[in-house]
Amino acid sequence: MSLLTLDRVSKSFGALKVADAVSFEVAPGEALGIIGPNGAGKSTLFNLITGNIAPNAGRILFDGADVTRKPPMSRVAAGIGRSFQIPQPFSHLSVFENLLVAANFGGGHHGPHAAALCMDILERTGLGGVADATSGGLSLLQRKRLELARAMATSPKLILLDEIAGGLTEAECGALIETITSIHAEGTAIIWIEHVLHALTSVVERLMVLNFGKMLMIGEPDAVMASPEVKEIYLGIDV
Ligand SMILES: Nc1ncnc2c1ncn2[C@@H]1O[C@H](COP(=O)(O)OP(=O)(O)OP(=O)(O)O)[C@@H](O)[C@H]1O
Repeated sequence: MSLLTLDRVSKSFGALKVADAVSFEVAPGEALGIIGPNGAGKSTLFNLITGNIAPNAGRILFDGADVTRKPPMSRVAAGIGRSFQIPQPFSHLSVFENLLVAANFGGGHHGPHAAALCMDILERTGLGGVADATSGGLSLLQRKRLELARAMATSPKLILLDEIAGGLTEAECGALIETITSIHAEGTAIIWIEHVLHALTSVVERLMVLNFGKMLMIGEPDAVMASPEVKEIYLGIDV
């Protein structure tokens, strides 16, 4: 059984088709990477999955239910968590408080249980030492970790990661990969949009290529990257 199914999902902004009959499935616990040139429609695909935008056609199924017309909050409650390309913490709150907000409102966790859950997630995401720090003062790596932690605080079955490795040094990127790998190993499914290809392929089992809103290819990462069509799209781009 698949955890997430997109069935011929299409979306246009005026004359611009940003999702063109996209169909794919993600199995429970699977990690899928998404690559594609700027403007290919990758973030739009996430917005369709989270319910932030509605498709013009097609269906989205999650965990056995049709969520195509469901609002974002009910999809979070169903188990779809998300990190954003640009970290968006409440900068005046502490790291712990930021997580508690996500656990309360996104995950429906309350009281001592929510606090214990948040402390556990902070440890697992490498933020245990800065729980009481104001999130506005965090380094870029810590802010990326907090994005990951906030997505996890909603107890997701599926986490959507949007360019979480961008802007990090090699060492920082390696540290973040370790954390993402451990979350994946615990059984959480992941869909990860990323331009840092080596980070992506060190975690995902399958890779999808989007171009002009169309799914060009999906499959085992090495096979996808070896395809002449994919090579042509990335010609001259250091991936
Ligand atoms: N709300 C919107 N209204 C109109 N056009 C939009 C809207 N959101 C996105 N677009 C356009 O849709 C196209 C796809 O955008 P999207 O952000 O999904 O691409 P992307 O693959 O994530 O790109 P990047 O790698 O640069 O983040 C772009 O041409 C963008 O300008």
